[in-house]
Amino acid sequence: MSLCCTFDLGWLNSARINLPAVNLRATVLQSHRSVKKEWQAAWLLRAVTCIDLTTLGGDDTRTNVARLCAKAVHPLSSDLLLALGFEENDKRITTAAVCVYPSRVADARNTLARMGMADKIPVASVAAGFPTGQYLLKTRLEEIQTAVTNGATEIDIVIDRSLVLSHQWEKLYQEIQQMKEACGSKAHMKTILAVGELGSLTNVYKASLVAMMAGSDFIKTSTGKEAMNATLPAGVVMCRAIRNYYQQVGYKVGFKPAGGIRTAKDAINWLILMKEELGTPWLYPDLFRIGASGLLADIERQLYHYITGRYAAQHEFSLG
Ligand SMILES: O=C[C@H](O)COP(=O)(O)O
Repeated sequence: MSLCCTFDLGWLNSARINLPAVNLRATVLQSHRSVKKEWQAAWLLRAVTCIDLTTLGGDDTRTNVARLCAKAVHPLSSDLLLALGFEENDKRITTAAVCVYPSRVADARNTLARMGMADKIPVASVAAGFPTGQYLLKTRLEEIQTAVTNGATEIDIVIDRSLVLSHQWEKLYQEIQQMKEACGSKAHMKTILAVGELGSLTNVYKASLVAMMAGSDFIKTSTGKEAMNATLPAGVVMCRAIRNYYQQVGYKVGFKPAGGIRTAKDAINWLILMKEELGTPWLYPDLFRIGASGLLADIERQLYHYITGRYAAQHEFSLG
């Protein structure tokens, strides 16, 4: 599964971030590239299959988690699928996973099992004191273990940002390593850096490296709860760290932007970032996810426009 390596402070300290170059790269990605017509439809379908369809509300219930799961199994309407040349119930077009709080894992797992999709769509659970990480390590580790016991096969942990801000890199490494152990051998671990709270892009780069050294299967930008969530400059920096790690260690770590991703154009920007910075292997769900609670509706609208030539109103699509 994942490959951890020993903590290497020298590697971290050699990190240099050229801020104007990173910002320019992010601007160029957003402004000079676009895909149209059937290419756009194909990219949007790819985006759908990479979504971790998420609900992380204080008012989550068994019922809305069940609705989320139904949407993950059938992310696009039958009409759209048929018009796009798929069969009405094509099982290839599902989201990559559903993502919920630990207390809702069993609900998600049971719903997917009832739909015969438990083996196809994994349940991801946020854990380790999501969203702040400001809990005792003991309780953070127990929470991970409980989520795994309840059926989560993907665990989205948060890091303790104070360790980054005070440059306690080795302690951060040790904590993430223990969280990886708590996930056990079967659950993948995605490490949420909460980039908007790390103070600088240099810290984002270093935290990315530490998370990978400690055995993370994915690194993820944000919880969706910070004042600033997924941004392309942070994405550029994290992708460069993934590339650097792959060049040094020979292991591919996945990437998950999350938080505030709402539009089809956003989704395409992130896919283009993957293709240009990391290459084709990072265009598939085993190495790329988009964490989003409200992206599908706009993707459906764009696909509807591609098929019919007109835009539907937002309310014409169900939970997105
Ligand atoms: O992990 C996923 C994020 O919490 C989703 O954030 P969002 O609700 O802004 O899409």
